[in-house]
Amino acid sequence: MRLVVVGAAGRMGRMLIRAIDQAEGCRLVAAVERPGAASIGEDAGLLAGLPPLGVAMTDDAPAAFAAADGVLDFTAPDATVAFADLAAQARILHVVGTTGLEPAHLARLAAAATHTPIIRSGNMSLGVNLLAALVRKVAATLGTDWDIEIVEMHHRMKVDAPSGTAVLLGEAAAEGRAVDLAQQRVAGRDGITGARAPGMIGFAALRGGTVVGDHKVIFAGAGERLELAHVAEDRSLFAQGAVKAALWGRGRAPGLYSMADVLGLDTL
Ligand SMILES: NC(=O)C1=CN([C@@H]2O[C@H](COP(=O)(O)OP(=O)(O)OC[C@H]3O[C@@H](n4cnc5c(N)ncnc54)[C@H](OP(=O)(O)O)[C@@H]3O)[C@@H](O)[C@H]2O)C=CC1
Ligand SMILES: O=C(O)C1=N[C@H](C(=O)O)C[C@H](O)C1
Repeated sequence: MRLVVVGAAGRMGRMLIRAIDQAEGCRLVAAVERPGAASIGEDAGLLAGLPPLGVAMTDDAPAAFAAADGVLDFTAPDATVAFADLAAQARILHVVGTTGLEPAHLARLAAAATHTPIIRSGNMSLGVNLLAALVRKVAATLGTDWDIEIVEMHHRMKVDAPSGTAVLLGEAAAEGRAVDLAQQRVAGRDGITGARAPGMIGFAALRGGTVVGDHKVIFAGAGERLELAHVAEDRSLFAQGAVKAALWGRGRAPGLYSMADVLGLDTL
């Protein structure tokens, strides 16, 4: 499978180049960065800490997409919707790991997915997607007298909050309770907030150092607490998940897919 990495000089971009290099059944055919980026023209393998791959970093995304079967995209929301339009025009698979997407971005992705398959997840790891399935079950089992709070911590360079994973876990909790997360979420408490309203799903985001990604879902009841947690120790696992998603998505019908689809967890 011929794969393009966009945002190839980023933290995840470099991991994706390495994951493609190690995986069977796929190869890197292009590595894209924004026009004017310092990395343009450099060898993508060298940039990722590998021997040269003979793939020069480019800013020509349309040409790259025209000669590929899929694109791996861990960039930024506005870039991702622009890449979604290009992937739809080229009819190639789009794997989206970008987080911080607003409803307008999600609507653009849904439109692009009528032309080509898109696999999107706020977290590409097996552990987090299994955790989401567990959270859905626990939330469905416990009543709203159990408060749900989601705590996450990431490295100091992360630009969005709450994390895409925290939102994914919140959505799983809301699904379990058969409620709409948008109506129930509360984030960033500060000052005289008043008492906690029943049924809300709370988010707290911590930032510091080099933390790859810690998530905890707390179910707090009267006199007891249930805590489910995931710790990501190395971001290579997200890249490996994205490559797995690409191989799974090859030849699929147009539509929006999740990592739960890829991992076969949607029946849990
Ligand atoms: N779903 C998952 O499993 C995971 C998701 N993520 C998410 O992936 C995203 C990227 O994270 P990370 O790699 O740490 O961030 P980085 O900032 O290190 O990398 C993003 C890269 O994308 C580039 N980029 C941005 N806009 C464009 C554009 N229009 N054209 C080409 N390249 C562009 C950036 O370039 P420049 O620096 O010039 O802006 C940068 O090189 C985030 O949203 C993060 O939350 C991260 C890990 C796992
Ligand atoms: O920006 C990151 O680093 C990460 N982003 C994703 C998120 O927002 O949840 C996934 C992972 O936690 C790392």
